[in-house]
Amino acid sequence: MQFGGLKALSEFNLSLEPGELVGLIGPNGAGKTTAFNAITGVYTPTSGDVKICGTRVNGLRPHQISGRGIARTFQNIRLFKELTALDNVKVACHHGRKAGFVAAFFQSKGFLDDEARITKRSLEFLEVMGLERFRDERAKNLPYGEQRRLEIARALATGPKVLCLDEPAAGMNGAEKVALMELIRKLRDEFKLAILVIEHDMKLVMGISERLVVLDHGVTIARGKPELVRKNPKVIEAYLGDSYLEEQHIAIPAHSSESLMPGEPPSAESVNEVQP
Ligand SMILES: Nc1ncnc2c1ncn2[C@@H]1O[C@H](COP(=O)(O)OP(=O)(O)OP(=O)(O)O)[C@@H](O)[C@H]1O
Repeated sequence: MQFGGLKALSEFNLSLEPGELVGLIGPNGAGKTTAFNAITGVYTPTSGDVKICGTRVNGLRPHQISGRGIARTFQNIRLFKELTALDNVKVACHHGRKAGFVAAFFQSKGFLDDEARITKRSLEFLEVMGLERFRDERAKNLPYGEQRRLEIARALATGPKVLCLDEPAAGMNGAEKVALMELIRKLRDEFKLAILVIEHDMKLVMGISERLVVLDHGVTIARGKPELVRKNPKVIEAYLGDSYLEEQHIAIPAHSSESLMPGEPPSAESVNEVQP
């Protein structure tokens, strides 16, 4: 993904399997959100492919990509602020529905049945996210952490195969973060989702991800199991810092080839976990 002279993302090659939870990490400006934007159609990648279940989706509009099964949340919450929590989710359930204006205007039986089904389904999503008590509250009045959860409920309501979460725990306190991460893992199991999560809290992201992909200056510098990635000298230098290792009581490795991708772009075959 190139912006004029800036290559915001290059040599980025990632595939997600169903039911897999992968963390995307890296310093500020590394290209993480750009990756999400390129995957979800906010940006059209200037080269490369985005595929879902083998079908290329680059160039499609965000709602079309969402209709093919990739949902997301945003770093800066983007709810319909004036709508209730329930209506925020209902909008997503309506996504792709072909109810005619006439049926809606005359409140036909078919329309009302459909509406009742969507309301029930939306309430289930609110319940999954622990938000049922806020159903009639306007989104803007929800506490911050609950707004983040509502964004996830809305994304789930589109029926995704892949869920991209951009810093879902940002602004939450420690206990809220832990609870959210547990919930994300539960969602993955319950809805059989592939989840890609951007998160700066290393303890959390390492705790829930099966794999990590580390970006720096738009390039993948490491990938693999969290316990290997966190000892990777490139990752320590670019992102974690020695203080992280000291905090975590991890010996600073002199030479570590584990989990490493030595800087060059991975081949399509090597996108899966690199074993030590
Ligand atoms: N629309 C745009 N036009 C020009 N440059 C952009 C655009 N979007 C992102 N960039 C640049 O691309 C680079 C990567 O930005 P990006 O927001 O993806 O980083 P990030 O890893 O998500 O950072 P953070 O952790 O701070 O959110 C930055 O240099 C940023 O300024």
